[in-house]
Order: sequence, then C-alpha cells, then structure tokens
Amino acid sequence: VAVLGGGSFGTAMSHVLGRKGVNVTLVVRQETVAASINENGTNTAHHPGGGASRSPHFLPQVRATTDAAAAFADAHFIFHAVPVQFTRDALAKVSHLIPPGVPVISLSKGIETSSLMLMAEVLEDCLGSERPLAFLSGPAFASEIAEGLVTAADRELANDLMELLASTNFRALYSPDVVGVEVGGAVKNVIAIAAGMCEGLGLGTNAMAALVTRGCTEMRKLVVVCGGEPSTVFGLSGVGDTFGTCFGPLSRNRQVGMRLGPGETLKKIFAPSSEVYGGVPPSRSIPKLVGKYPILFGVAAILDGKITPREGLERLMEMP
Ligand SMILES: NC(=O)C1=CN([C@@H]2O[C@H](COP(=O)(O)OP(=O)(O)OC[C@H]3O[C@@H](n4cnc5c(N)ncnc54)[C@H](O)[C@@H]3O)[C@@H](O)[C@H]2O)C=CC1
Ligand SMILES: O=C(CO)COP(=O)(O)O
Repeated sequence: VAVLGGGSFGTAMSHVLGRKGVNVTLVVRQETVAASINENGTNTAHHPGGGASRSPHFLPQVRATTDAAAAFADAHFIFHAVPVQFTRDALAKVSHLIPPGVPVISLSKGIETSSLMLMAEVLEDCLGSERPLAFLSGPAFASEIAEGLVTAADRELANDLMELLASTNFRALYSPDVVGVEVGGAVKNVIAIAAGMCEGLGLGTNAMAALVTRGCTEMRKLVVVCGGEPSTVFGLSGVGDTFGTCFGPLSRNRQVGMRLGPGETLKKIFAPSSEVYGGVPPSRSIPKLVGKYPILFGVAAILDGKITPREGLERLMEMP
C-alpha cells in the first residue's frame, strides 16, 4: 500500500496496515520527515490526533519516501490522506505516476470550497473516470482508530479493502452510498465546531444533546438534497462519527469550537500554525450548497465573523 500524505491520519493508517504485516510506503513531502520515520521510527511532524499522545513507533513494514514514483510503481492500493482543500494540488504533481487500474482510496472528509465538490467528484476530476475509487469514513480518530465504513461503487473493491483493513483494532463495514457517506463526513465536522462552541459557552448537556440531534437532522436533509440515502446518516459515517466527534475530547474541530465559544477569533486560533481544520472550509461551503439550514448556516456566519456564538445560539432559540 502507498499512502499519500504523512499527516495524522496517513500516519495512523500506516500503523494499522503495518501491524497487519502489510508493506506500506508513506509518501511525504519533506526529506527530513522521511528520514525521521526510516531512521528513528517516528514521525516528528505529526501527532496522531487529539494532541494527547505521540505517534507510536513505526514497524519495519512501514517505510517513508518523498519519491512518489517509486512508491506507486508496485502499489496494489493507494490511500489518499491529504486534506480535501489541498487534494487537487497534491494530485496534480503525482497523478500521472499512478499505474492504470490501481485503486485510490480517499481517507479525506470534506467539501472542496472552490467547486463545492465531494471527494468522489474531485478524485474523478483529477484521476479520470476509469480509476477505481473507494472512500473510508466513520469514527476513526488517528489516536485510537476503531471502526470505519468503506464505500465504493465497486463491491469487489470494497470487499478487498475490508479484508485488507480488518484487524483486532480496526474493522471496516460496507456501504454502497458514496454520497451519503461523504456528506456525513463533511457535515459532522461542522456540527463538531458547533458542539465545541456549546461546550465553550458552558451551555450544558441538554443544549448539547439538542444541538447535535438537530445537526444530524440537517445532515439528513443535506444527504437527500445531494442524492444520498437518508438511512446512511444513522450509521457509522453519520451519527457514529458525529457522536465520536461531538461528545469526546479528541476532535480538532470541536477544539476549535471550544475556543470560538468564549470569544477567541479564528485568526488567533490558527495563528501558531498554517493548518485549517477540516470543518472550517465545509462550514463555509455548505450554506452555498444548500441554503439556510439553521445550525450549518449559523456556524458559517460565526466563522465569517458576522455574528458571535452567543448571537448564533439566540437565533436558534428564537426560530419559529
Ligand atoms: N486525524 C484524524 O483523526 C482523521 C482525519 N481524517 C481526514 O484525513 C484527512 C487528512 O487529515 P490529517 O491527516 O488529520 O491532516 P494533517 O493536517 O495531520 O495532515 C495532512 C497531510 O497532508 C499533507 N499535505 C498538505 N498539502 C499537501 C500537498 N499540496 N501535497 C502533498 N501533501 C500535502 C501535509 O504535509 C500533511 O502531511 C482530512 O481530510 C481529515 O478529515 C479522517 C479521519 C480521522
Ligand atoms: O474525522 C475525525 C474522526 O473520525 C477527526 O476529526 P477532527 O478532524 O475534528 O479531529
């Protein structure tokens, strides 16, 4: 397996596969990161997620390189772990190196803000309509991967992936609903920002439960608008990922919301690093896509600095 993107999730999935004895080549951009993985067994550039613990030691099955051509040449699967907004840029440099017929599996959750496309459409744009594609989603924090959902138009490819990934600490189930799975993964990040704000404002358990429940209703409506199956929302990629993200401490999107709630600005939150968390771009693109769903639209207005989190809450409460 070649994994494109040596961030938190690319690293975590390399560990999952490495522990199964699968040979993995992690494609990173910096020689220093590759050298650190190969020589010291650690990825100094990234925490596995949640900021709580450092990445475990790499097994010898996992090697890192900056040479995508070499990594892709004999790969049976390519896992794409570059954030949605940087996907086109990343693939523009390497897509010609991917041998024909080799499946590409997206691990990335979100909506491309410039085009309002899901990863299925972005990847088809970048890799052509013949490329076999699959998508992994669900509650899968890099620091404690547990369960994921594989979705693909091709059932045989999905079966191969479920077998490839299955282990004592990872289980993959199947869904045929690519749109429903992908919309769920994008929207849950936005709900997580809202849940973090709820927490940051100290609004309590009742408010949090109501917010997350109503957020999932908006997710279901959006899945339907985009052509997915509403029942997908009740599975791992919908409520599963939303609960894990909103009610636990691990989500970076939720952590952004927790700081926004009491009044910190996005500019200040992102000042120390150039990273933009997954939920921030979809928060802004989803309203363009669907119109005024109250929670999704409210998060966008807050991130754009048009209203404060507390004003957003008041608007929700005052809605007829
Ligand atoms: N961290 C997590 O727990 C989970 C993350 N995901 C998804 O996985 C995707 C990646 O997330 P993380 O690994 O957490 O992000 P990250 O910020 O830790 O890492 C992103 C990686 O992409 C690379 N990258 C950025 N721009 C690039 C470019 N133009 N060309 C090549 N590489 C580039 C960066 O160098 C970095 O190694 C996101 O879409 C996220 O939603 C999904 C499930 C869990
Ligand atoms: O998607 C995730 C877990 O399933 C990771 O969420 P964050 O990007 O909010 O950390």
